[in-house]
Amino acid sequence: MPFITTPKTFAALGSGVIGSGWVARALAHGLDVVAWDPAPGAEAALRRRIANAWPALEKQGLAPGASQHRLSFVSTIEACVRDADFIQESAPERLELKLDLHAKISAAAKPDAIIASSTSGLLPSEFYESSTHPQRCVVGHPFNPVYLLPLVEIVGGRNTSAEAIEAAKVIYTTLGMRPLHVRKEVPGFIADRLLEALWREALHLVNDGVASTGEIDDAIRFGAGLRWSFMGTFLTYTLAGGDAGMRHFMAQFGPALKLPWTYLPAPELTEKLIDDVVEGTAEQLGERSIAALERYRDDTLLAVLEAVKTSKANHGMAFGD
Ligand SMILES: NC(=O)C1=CN([C@@H]2O[C@H](COP(=O)(O)OP(=O)(O)OC[C@H]3O[C@@H](n4cnc5c(N)ncnc54)[C@H](O)[C@@H]3O)[C@@H](O)[C@H]2O)C=CC1
Ligand SMILES: C[N+](C)(C)CC(=O)CC(=O)[O-]
Repeated sequence: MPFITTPKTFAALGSGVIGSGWVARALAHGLDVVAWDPAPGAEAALRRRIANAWPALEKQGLAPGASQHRLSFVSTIEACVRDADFIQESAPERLELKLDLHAKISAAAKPDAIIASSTSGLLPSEFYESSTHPQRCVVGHPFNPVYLLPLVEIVGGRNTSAEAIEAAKVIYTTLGMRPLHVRKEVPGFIADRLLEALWREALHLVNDGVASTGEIDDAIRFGAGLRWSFMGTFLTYTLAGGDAGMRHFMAQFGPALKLPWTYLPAPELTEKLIDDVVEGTAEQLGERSIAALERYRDDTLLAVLEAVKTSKANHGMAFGD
C-alpha cells in the first residue's frame, strides 16, 4: 500500500520538550497540527514553548500560511490521530508505555499514515509489537531543539517495510530535515551511542573531581564543538594526520586507544554526583531562565547554520553534503 508522503495534518502525541519541538517545526512548515498529552496544563505549556520558539522560526523563514493558530489540542488519542497524515509520538521513554500507546495509536490511525516514534534508543521491533499495520511504523529520532536541528535518525523494526522508510525520508525532508537511515536496529542507534560515551566520560570527570561542569563544557564549546558543526570525527582526524592523512593518524594515535583515557562503564549515580552536576549546571545557568537560554541557543544555532551553509556553498557543496 502506498503511504502518504505529502502530509497536511501532523499528529503529535506527547508535548514535552521533544513533542513541542515537533509541533513548532510542523507549524513553521505550514501544516495543521493536532496534539494530545495527558498531563494537566499540557496545552498551556505547549503553547508557551511554541511562542518561545517562534521568533527563531520567523528568522529562519516560515512556509506560506504557517501559523501558531493552526495548532489544535484534543483530549483523546483517537481524536489526535484519526485524520492525521503523519503521526509522531514523543511520550516518556518507557517500553511498556510506548507498547500500549502504539497499539492504540495504530488502531485509530489511517492505514496509510506513517507512524514514527521519537525514542532515543528503544527498539522499534519491541514497542511496535502490538501495532496494527506495523509495516508503516518507524523511529524518527530527532535532536533538541527539534525545530532547528536538521538531523533525524530513521530506524525500522523487523516488520517495517522498505517503502515506509523511504516515505519517512520524504516526509522529514519536506519538513526541512536531514534524514539518516540507521540500517541496523541497535539500542541507542548511531548518535546516542556517541553522545552517551561523551556523557559518561564527562560524569567521571566530575565524579573524580577533575573538572567542574562548566570547565567540561568549555572544553567542548571552544574546541571540538566548533568543528563538529561542519566536519565529523573521521574527517577531522584525517586532517590531524597531516599530508599522510588517516594512515599516519592511526600510526601515531592508535596506541593511545590502549591508554586509560576512557572509562566507558557508567559511574555510579550517587547523590553526591547528582548534586555536583545539578549545582554545577545551576551555576552555569546563573540568573538566566531556561526560556532565555533556549532563545540564546536558538539564535546562536541559526547563526552557525547560516555560516555553515554559506561556507559550503562557497565550496560548491549543498547544506546536506
Ligand atoms: N529530551 C531529549 O533531549 C530527547 C528526547 N527524545 C525522546 O523523545 C521522547 C519524549 O522525551 P521528552 O520530550 O524529553 O520528555 P518530556 O518528559 O519532556 O515529555 C514527555 C511528555 O509525554 C507526556 N506523557 C506522559 N504520559 C504519556 C502517554 N501515555 N502518552 C503520551 N504522552 C505522555 C508527558 O505529560 C510529557 O508532556 C522520549 O522517547 C525521548 O527518548 C528524543 C530526542 C532528544
Ligand atoms: C539525552 N538524549 C539521549 C535524550 C539525547 C538525544 O536523544 C538526542 C539529543 O538531542 O541530544
